[in-house]
Amino acid sequence: MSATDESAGDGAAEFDPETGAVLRTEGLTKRFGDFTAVDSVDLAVADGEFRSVIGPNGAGKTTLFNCITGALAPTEGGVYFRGEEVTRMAPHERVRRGMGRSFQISTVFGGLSVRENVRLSAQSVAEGAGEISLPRKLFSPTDRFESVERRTDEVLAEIGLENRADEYARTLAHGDRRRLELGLVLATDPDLVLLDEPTAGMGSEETRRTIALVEEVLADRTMLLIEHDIDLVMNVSDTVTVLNRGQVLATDTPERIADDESVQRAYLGGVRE
Ligand SMILES: Nc1ncnc2c1ncn2[C@@H]1O[C@H](COP(=O)(O)OP(=O)(O)OP(=O)(O)O)[C@@H](O)[C@H]1O
Repeated sequence: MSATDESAGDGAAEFDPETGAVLRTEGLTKRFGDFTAVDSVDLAVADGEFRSVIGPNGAGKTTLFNCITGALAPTEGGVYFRGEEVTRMAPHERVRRGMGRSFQISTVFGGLSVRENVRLSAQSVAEGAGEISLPRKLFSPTDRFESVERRTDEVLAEIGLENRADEYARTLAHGDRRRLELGLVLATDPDLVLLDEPTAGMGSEETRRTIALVEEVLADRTMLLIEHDIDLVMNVSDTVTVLNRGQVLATDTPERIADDESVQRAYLGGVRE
């Protein structure tokens, strides 16, 4: 968790004053017509916690994720980030407040260098980005430039791509491209990292390496990881929440979740598609 909060006038509490959670959902519900995909979900993710949300196909994981990031508007209920309600806030506003979500591969610009990609992401949340209001003008372009450059260098070191910084992103090997994608999340200096099935479509060896990378690069962050494969999240999570048919079936340590009979039943019987 970064202690260097450079955003001026940010009076938001670090945590939810009621629960101490960084991220909280309350009665979060999403209906598509008559069908309830996410059904009264209450989550509370603590500072520094690595939380995984798992569940069988169609359990509502991606819909929940999209309601948290703002890609979808929930039908009912609320999303609270550091104590502030963000339920109706635009996705980019959530990112600026410190909710860093994973980017799709397509957001890596192959024709730009690795450094330029990271810099663009850092710039997107830098002081004054996207705003032309009077107080913001007090921040000189030079200050802003230097803080973006500093953040870019830090991130390149964190993801271990300093030596590739000047190469075109399109020339990166697949594993390094994954590093760069995580770097784009880190460049926004998030208080919370949201990842939706980062290993989707990968073979088993690549999946294992990607999870190891997430653990290496993001272990000290507050994380919410959506994942279908229960085995993958066992070693990296502090807490696992199981979704089934839109509802929270259980929230517990990975070991207890693995032993939970209702979870095993849900995985055997929960496939609807
Ligand atoms: N836009 C939509 N309109 C109608 N139904 C939808 C829509 N999006 C999702 N659903 C339905 O909501 C349910 C939950 O879908 P969701 O993608 O959130 O599940 P999931 O747990 O992420 O599944 P998977 O592991 O297969 O990705 C599914 O039955 C799906 O068909």
